[in-house]
Amino acid sequence: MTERVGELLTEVLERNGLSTEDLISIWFTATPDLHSDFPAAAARRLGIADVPLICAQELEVAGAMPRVVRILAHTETELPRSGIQHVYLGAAAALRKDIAQ
Ligand SMILES: C=C(O[C@@H]1C=C(C(=O)O)C=C[C@H]1O)C(=O)O
Repeated sequence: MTERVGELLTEVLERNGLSTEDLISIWFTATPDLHSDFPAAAARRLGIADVPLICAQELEVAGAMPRVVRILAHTETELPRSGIQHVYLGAAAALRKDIAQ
């Protein structure tokens, strides 16, 4: 969990020219089949300590992609909405081909 959450957070920050100082809060969801850790705990271990974090369980919808952690990050940025890079790693890239970079 720590490794994969770190990879996702790093890509989100790097692709959008952000640092951890720009983070306001982060919402994580994990699919119901993930039990090893809280994604927020993984983020804190990566040094994101003074940011409010919350974890929630993704809806259990038949046929949904398993083993996915999602991040919804609220950040400071001067980027227009059209300039924001949305990050979908691995198999999750198939979820939102319309906005995945
Ligand atoms: C199917 C997905 O997952 C679910 C559906 C979403 C949607 O329809 O926008 C967003 C997050 C998840 O609740 C997805 O991320 O594409």
